[in-house]
Amino acid sequence: MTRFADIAPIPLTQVEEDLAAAAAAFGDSFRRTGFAVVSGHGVPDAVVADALAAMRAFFALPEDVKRGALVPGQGGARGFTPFGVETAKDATHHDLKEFWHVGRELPPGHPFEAFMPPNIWPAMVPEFRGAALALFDALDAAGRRILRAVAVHLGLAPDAFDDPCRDGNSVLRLLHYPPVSEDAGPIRAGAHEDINVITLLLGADEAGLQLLSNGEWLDVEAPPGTLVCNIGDMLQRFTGGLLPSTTHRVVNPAPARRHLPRYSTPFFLHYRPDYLIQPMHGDAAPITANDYLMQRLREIKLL
Ligand SMILES: O=C(O)CCC(=O)C(=O)O
Ligand SMILES: [Fe+2]
Repeated sequence: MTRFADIAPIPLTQVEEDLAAAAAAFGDSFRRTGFAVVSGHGVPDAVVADALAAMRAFFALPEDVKRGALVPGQGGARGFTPFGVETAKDATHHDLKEFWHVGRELPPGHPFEAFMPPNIWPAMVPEFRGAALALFDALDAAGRRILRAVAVHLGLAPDAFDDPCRDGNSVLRLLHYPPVSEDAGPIRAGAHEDINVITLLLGADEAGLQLLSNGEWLDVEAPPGTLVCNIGDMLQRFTGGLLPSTTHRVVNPAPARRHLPRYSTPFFLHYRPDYLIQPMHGDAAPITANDYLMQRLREIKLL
């Protein structure tokens, strides 16, 4: 019998209406659980629906067609990563998922081109590009608003994360968990922490997300239309653990729902690659965001 994590939704409009109240609400939620549930986030329903429709169209393509969008040697940073590759750190079994990664579109000649490869797009689904980029931009904007509340909670200026995250190496993960068989184990995506600054989770039409709290797995309940935000390792490191990067996983559904796929669209908000993460608390060594990312991607077998 699983229990729900006790996380009350916070309206993101509070960031503009009463930043001190938003800072207190997000600060309390993140400190207790590493997670927040966010309503009024400004990501239009139609943007989410269009992205989900494009994902359904792409993932329904034959495997060999999908593998045509595989870019070797860049850790799955862009395009398609097939079923059976990503394996949570220290896990013995791979996750039951395939996904497509969308990065930030940079103007030609941008200095971050060395760190952030260009996007690729599936020729078979022409609407994919527009739908994915619209969702990327909407989640990027929502994430930057959440970080204003986080900054104030930490005693920093409201815009403290603006420059570190400007042209950040963020990634939108369009994720498909195919239906599972009756004899599948309990785990859809193994226990892990996210590498980045914060993650925004939207579009999960099937339940299954759980967080680890004092040794107990709790279901994360997100009312329809809300998004789930969690702290990643880069912000945990920056805050010396004040804001925890909470372990989470996705579990398989009860037998009656195993014939259903699960889609979700986590947005991993990153610092710009050359940002030096110099912790405000704690004694972790300074490290650039890009060096930290490379180290962590090797651990999850994406590099
Ligand atoms: O599918 C989900 O809801 C969570 C996915 C996740 O935690 C991740 O991809 O890092
Ligand atoms: Fe995650």
